[in-house]
Amino acid sequence: MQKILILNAGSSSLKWQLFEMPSETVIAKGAVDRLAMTDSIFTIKYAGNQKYTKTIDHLDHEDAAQLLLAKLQELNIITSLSDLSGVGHRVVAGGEVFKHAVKVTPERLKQIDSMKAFAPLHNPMEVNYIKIMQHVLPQVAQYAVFDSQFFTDLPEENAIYSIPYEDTQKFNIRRYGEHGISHQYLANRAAELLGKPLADLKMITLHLGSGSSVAAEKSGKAYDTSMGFTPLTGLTMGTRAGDVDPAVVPYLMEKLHLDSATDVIKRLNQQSGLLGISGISSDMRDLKAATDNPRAQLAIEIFINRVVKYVGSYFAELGGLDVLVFAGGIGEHNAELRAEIGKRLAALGVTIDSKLNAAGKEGLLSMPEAKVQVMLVPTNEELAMVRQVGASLESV
Ligand SMILES: Nc1ncnc2c1ncn2[C@@H]1O[C@H](COP(=O)(O)OP(=O)(O)O)[C@@H](O)[C@H]1O
Ligand SMILES: CC(=O)OP(=O)(O)O
Ligand SMILES: [Mg+2]
Repeated sequence: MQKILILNAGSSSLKWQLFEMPSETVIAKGAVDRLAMTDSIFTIKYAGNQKYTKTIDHLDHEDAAQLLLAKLQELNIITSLSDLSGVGHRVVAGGEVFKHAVKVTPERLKQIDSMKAFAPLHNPMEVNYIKIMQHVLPQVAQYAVFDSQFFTDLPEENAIYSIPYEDTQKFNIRRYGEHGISHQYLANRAAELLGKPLADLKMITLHLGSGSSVAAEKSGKAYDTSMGFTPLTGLTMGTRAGDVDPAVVPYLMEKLHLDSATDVIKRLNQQSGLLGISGISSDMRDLKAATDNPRAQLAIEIFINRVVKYVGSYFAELGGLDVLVFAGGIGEHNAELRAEIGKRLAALGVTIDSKLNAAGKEGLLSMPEAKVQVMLVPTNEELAMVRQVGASLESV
């Protein structure tokens, strides 16, 4: 029996689970929500129904990791850090190099770090988590599980941008896609819940969180996705702009007197999206509560509209749709927003049952006879990751 700690560091949260393997028993799990924002919330659930919660203002990633390790011992979830057999980390960008989970070596850590251009908000933070864990747990193996892996074999017509083909080939520019750990889990879990082979289903999975993306699955594989060369593109996100005409970059550089394109990309990554439009918050809960703020309501409207556009275009690409899945912090918890998206997609045969939607449980949100099966599937990136870590224990 081995105890594996899985860390899923996202742009607004650190989610984690401690598993006993190979049984996949969850010993404890938790999250730090609203990282680096006002009222960060640190939660641990353990020993059945025990819960520890603490609200700390502007908790950052480093302190979150330290607090987690301290509390695991203080609450007697583990007796000592040497109880851990491995730590698995979500790494957003694996580029052309990493196509499956690996044990972290000094060389691989350098490669992950060197890929920060593919995920500037994520890879540096994930490298930091790996370093913190290596420092505190020098004897424990660290594993990297890649969010881009699921999209490695996207069909060429969806992976390649319409830029000079020589540039694509020479510089490895392509749609790498992200949130793959989640989309793959969602597709498999939805098929399992429906009792149908995934290969027979045309599916669209919506991962709507601080980062948001849409993926289309066909013949059991990833077919298209809204994130691209980096996780900046596609849907409107917490702080990310999503799709923007690249001509905005030099124009903003000039208008804002910025020194480099990187400064504009930073603005599009960190000060745009829901935060940039509303001017108040990147957190959908804050926008929902700001009912008398027209810019907050506009941000929600733009968010919804972008989702609808993507689902519509993937519907056309797939030549129909069997299953639409909602997941991610927003997709799982915001019933009103699911209902609104459902309404706007009525022309595609999407209908959401209001009672099932309000109940918000894993499973169908549509009536069984509906043309498109709409489902709610709480994502479980940590479970999908520990399975990959388990598989890589032998292969490295
Ligand atoms: N209980 C909830 N009700 C409504 N929205 C929620 C709830 N929990 C999380 N969210 C929303 O989900 C988003 C965070 O999603 P999450 O998937 O946890 O992000 P990430 O993994 O990218 O850090 C925030 O915009 C937040 O408003
Ligand atoms: C890839 C990505 O955007 O991840 P997150 O939503 O966790 O920030
Ligand atoms: Mg996430």
